[in-house]
Amino acid sequence: MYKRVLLKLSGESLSGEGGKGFSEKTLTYLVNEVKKIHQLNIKLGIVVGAGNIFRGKELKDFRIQMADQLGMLGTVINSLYLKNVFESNGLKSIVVSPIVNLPSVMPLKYDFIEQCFEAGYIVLFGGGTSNPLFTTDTAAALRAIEMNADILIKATKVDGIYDKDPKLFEDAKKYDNITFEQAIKEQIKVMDTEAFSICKKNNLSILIINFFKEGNLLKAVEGENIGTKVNY
Ligand SMILES: Nc1ncnc2c1ncn2[C@@H]1O[C@H](COP(=O)(O)OP(=O)(O)O)[C@@H](O)[C@H]1O
Ligand SMILES: O=c1ccn([C@@H]2O[C@H](COP(=O)(O)OP(=O)(O)O)[C@@H](O)[C@H]2O)c(=O)[nH]1
Repeated sequence: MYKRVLLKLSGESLSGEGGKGFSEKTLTYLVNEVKKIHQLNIKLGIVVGAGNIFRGKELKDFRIQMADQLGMLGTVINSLYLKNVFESNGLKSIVVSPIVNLPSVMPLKYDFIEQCFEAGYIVLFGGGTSNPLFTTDTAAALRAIEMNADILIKATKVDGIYDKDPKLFEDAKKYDNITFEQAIKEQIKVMDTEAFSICKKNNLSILIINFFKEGNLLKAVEGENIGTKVNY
């Protein structure tokens, strides 16, 4: 079983697949899935995307650096939203972010987040990497290494990594394992090359799972053979 886990959730895990905003049904599902792993007493960090609010590239009339700042703020909104939902359901959590100065958001300090983990808090890392031109996959890789995670779990809308996009090709074949080198060389779109590269350099395995299949998150944390594992 993994003991220190960084979970990357897409914005769509708050809105429902393909949706915008927040869906009560999806949030209830999310809370139940997170509860199952939180009760195993693992140290849990979460990086959430903002696809349910803004993705920089979707704002066509904006300069990218401006659009991306809206995207990053979206991740802080989602983190605060999740904190509230978690706490109404008895899950203690804290939002940390280097990009905003708000009373409910704490600065990112390693000793402080370690104390939060020890006290059983889920740490929500908001604000992406703090830089435009990146995505929350890359933020997840950075924060995973900063919190000494033993796995980065990307919970998304496909069952893992395939030899081609399974949403476009019915005959796509799933990999159970793939090396960082292959993922980078084949330019696998399910995660950014930057994220693969940071994890490769720091020897941190990535597990891609389908968030929308009940029980998957628990299976992943317990080390069951699901999804696709990326390592050396
Ligand atoms: N080789 C591949 N294997 C798996 N998924 C792929 C592949 N190529 C493209 N994709 C697409 O990547 C998507 C997941 O990436 P992305 O939309 O960035 O996730 P998220 O929003 O969860 O961060 C999937 O919906 C899938 O259609
Ligand atoms: O380090 C980062 C992380 C995110 N973003 C912006 O925030 C948006 C939301 O993140 P992402 O697309 O990764 O969300 P997801 O698809 O996971 O919901 C991105 O499109 C970018 O515009 C950014 O500029 N820098």
